[in-house]
Amino acid sequence: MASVVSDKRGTYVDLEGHTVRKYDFLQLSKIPRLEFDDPNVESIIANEEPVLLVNSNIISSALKWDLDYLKKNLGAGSFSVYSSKTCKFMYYDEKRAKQWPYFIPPTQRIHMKFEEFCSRVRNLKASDSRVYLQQMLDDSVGKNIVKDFLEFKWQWLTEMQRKMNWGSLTSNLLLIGLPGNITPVHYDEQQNFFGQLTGFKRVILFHPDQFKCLYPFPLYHPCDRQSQRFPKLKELKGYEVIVGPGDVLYIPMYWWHHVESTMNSGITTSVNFWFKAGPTPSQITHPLTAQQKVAVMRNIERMLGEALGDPHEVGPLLNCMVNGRYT
Ligand SMILES: CC1(C)c2ccccc2-c2ccc(C[C@@H](CC(=O)O)C(=O)C(=O)O)cc21
Ligand SMILES: [Zn+2]
Repeated sequence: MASVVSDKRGTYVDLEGHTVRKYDFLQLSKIPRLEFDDPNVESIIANEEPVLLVNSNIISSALKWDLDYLKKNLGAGSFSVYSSKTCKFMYYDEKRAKQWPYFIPPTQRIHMKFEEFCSRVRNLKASDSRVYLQQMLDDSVGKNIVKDFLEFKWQWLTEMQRKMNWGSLTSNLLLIGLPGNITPVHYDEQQNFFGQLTGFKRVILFHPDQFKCLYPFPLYHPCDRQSQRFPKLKELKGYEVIVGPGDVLYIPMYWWHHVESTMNSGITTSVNFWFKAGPTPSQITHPLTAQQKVAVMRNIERMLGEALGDPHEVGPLLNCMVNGRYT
């Protein structure tokens, strides 16, 4: 039994030498760890299942992106930094937040220079708010960062994008977090190659068919795509993986993922590659996949909001339509 440590912030266990939060409700399986040029990789990704590409040197040119290097080379612009009073950094849509009464944003987005971010990180006291830098990599960064970026294995990435018939690469997010930071479980509507540069993160993933156990917020809610709570703990079947420097984790579109920076790993730096979905296949075969059912549910919620003219009427109408009739 792995050693269990408890302190005022929670209970932790050791996972492969890393200190992570203890979630005793999960049956967690492992994710395949393969070399990036392993012949099985392509079929796993084609099957939209997660796979960890180790020693992939897809992002090896950025393994030197520690705070000092980034401070020297990232550029003088200001960066989006999220601050949170807790260790959770829940994503929310700022535009929708304005229209959703009683919504209290779970994090504050601050713009700050990289120097300020570094000094906050270095002099962080237990009572301070936690920070999480999340910045889209664009042409505002310094020339050395551009050089490192261009040295990513773009030939492999674009070949995979083509083979999988994915849409365009929409963004690369640079993420710099503190030990213990958590991105709560959510899904994205994009294919994701998640690259780990410095430090270690523990990722828990759930198949899209676990939707019924994860209770995402309503589509029109600012926290659309995030789970409201973990109630059906027993039934949840998940996967777990530790990602470290040089690893690239394929997070398939619609797969739920919870990401935490391990407690003993120091500052974590990651860069992700988000690709749009490919075109809907002309021939839809039945039964639909779990991903397709999530897309159908989203379309119904979206259409109802438009038909009713008010997102707050969607819930009552759906309850009226289903409760007592489809139980
Ligand atoms: C929590 C945070 C900083 C945030 C705040 C406000 C708006 C957006 C986001 C956002 C988006 C992506 C990530 C990266 C990653 C999770 C992780 O590495 O923590 C992940 O989920 C993915 O790559 O899909 C993290 C964040
Ligand atoms: Zn995500």
